[in-house]
Amino acid sequence: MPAPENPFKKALAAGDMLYGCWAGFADAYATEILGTAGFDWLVLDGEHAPNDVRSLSVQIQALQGSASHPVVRVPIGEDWIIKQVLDAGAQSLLVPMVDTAEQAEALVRAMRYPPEGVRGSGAALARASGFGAIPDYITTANDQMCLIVQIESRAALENLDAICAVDGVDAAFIGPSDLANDMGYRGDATAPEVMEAMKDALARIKTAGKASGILAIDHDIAMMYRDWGGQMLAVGIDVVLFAQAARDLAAKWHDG
Ligand SMILES: O=C(O)C(=O)C[C@H](O)[C@@H](O)CO
Repeated sequence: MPAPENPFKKALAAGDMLYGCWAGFADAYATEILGTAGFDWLVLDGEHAPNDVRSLSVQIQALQGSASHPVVRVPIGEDWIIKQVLDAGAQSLLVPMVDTAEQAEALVRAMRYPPEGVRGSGAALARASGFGAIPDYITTANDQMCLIVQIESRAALENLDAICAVDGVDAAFIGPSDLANDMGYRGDATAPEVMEAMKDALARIKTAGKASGILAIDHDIAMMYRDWGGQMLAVGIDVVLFAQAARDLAAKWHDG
């Protein structure tokens, strides 16, 4: 029996439009609720939400059977955290701050067992292999790995074509906030120079034959990103949705 097929990797390669949401409560119960909403994918955010391997693992479990595919964002693109979240059952990783092709190549290797890569072998006690119930996991898992690199600096834009040319990179995801900050427009991802850079990057990613991704919680901006070719489109953040709804409700009664 082989490793489970990665439907998200397949859908990206097919060019499907995929709508997602950030899951930032770092809580399995909240993520399970979000998993009933109908998004195609959810980012379990290990970079900016208070997650660790255990909280990420239980959120992956909570999405078992959900139509929402878990995309785990690791805090940093290093081998040790990648092997832990892959053993926990993640098949699709979003890696922040990827600036060079060399970084992308190292990430491809970190997600794969030898000889293609350097992923450590712990399948016998890993959730990913069904705790050993999938006898062919180690020999088949490499093909189901989905790597989404984040493009969020001037250096990454400069190296974008080389990054997209790396075999094993499935998608390039633009981080508007960090890109704006690095471009000198701190806190303003709608600055014309930033918007132009993101529009150009989305086109270049598509030309390179890779899937593209981006995030916008503003509806009109998200629509524009989609018009620019954004395929893996994050359109919300659960923490923002909850906070705003709570504030609106309080104001509604206070301000009657
Ligand atoms: O730079 C960005 O924008 C992202 O990578 C997304 C943010 O990290 C996400 O937390 C929303 O602000």
